[in-house]
Amino acid sequence: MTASVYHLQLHLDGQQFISFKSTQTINSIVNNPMIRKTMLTEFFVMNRENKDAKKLNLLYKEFSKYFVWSKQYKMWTRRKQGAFIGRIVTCHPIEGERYYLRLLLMNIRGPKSYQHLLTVNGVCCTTFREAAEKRGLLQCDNNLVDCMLEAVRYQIPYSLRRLFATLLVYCNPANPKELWNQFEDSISEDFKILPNLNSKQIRHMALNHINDILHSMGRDINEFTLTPERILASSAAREAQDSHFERNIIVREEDLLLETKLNDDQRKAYDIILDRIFKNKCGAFFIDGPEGTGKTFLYRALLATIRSKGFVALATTTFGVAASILPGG
Ligand SMILES: Nc1ncnc2c1ncn2[C@@H]1O[C@H](COP(=O)(O)OP(=O)(O)OP(=O)(O)O)[C@@H](O)[C@H]1O
Repeated sequence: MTASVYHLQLHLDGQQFISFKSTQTINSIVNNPMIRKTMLTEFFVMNRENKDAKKLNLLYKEFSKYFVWSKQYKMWTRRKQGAFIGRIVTCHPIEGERYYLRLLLMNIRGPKSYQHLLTVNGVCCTTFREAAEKRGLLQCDNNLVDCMLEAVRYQIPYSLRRLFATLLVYCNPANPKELWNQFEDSISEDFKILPNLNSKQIRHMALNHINDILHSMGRDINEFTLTPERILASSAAREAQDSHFERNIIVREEDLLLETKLNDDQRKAYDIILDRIFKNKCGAFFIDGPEGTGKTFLYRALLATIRSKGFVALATTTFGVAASILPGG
């Protein structure tokens, strides 16, 4: 006999997904009390009001072993039969607060509300991260180990490498080397089946791929000293770092407003150039005019518009001083 899996909803307060019919009015949707009820909010309610739930004092993931969720009535009732395994839907560390909420739910028994999860020794923390920290859940890398262990169960090595890189960058592991040693095998699994590779080469391939990912986040694997040997950045990694730099140029508010101030000639050039870019057509343009007539002004407006739409715009000139007056030049 196999047990069914319950996917337990995970959401911050008031941020649950809701479904409604397109014919419904916004008022009828917002005023429907049922949309406020989810597996999680009702788990809290049960821990406050239900005698059995209070006595059992369960973790969220254990709850579906003893209680059944009714989708129709949006409520938990006592289970009479069947074996169910509860799994809180996964959440990437990059999601921040939702990730720390999950961490608290994985560790705190019988929580009665979001507020309850935020409260440590009688003091209400402002974030779930702070609460997790105060409860000692972030002191060592246990939560990161748990996160990787869970991912190993169903993610392919390629995704594990992405996750590992994300943990390095966003979760500040206390001991990255230890984390690497523990998961190197699973992380390198797909390279192991390639012919004629020894263990050193397999490790190198995995580390190289992680380095490519880290470079796309503006970091380098050598910062984390996972292994004694230095990993040289591949051309893909260097490219990723360049594009990370380009994508992270901050577009100033005032540059975004330049577009609204263009004169007729500037506007004409602006429209023609952007039309080519956004229609993905190639083109080369030569803009000329006496000094002080607004060429740089036009370039700045173009760079701001292109970058604000998530495109990469490289500002280069034949000599350095000219480049330095362009944002990101
Ligand atoms: N449409 C505009 N509205 C308001 N100010 C403008 C406009 N176009 C240009 N300017 C202003 O005119 C001045 C000269 O413009 P800009 O530096 O862009 O000229 P340029 O053609 O690049 O000059 P140069 O050839 O000497 O580098 C700048 O102070 C700029 O802010």
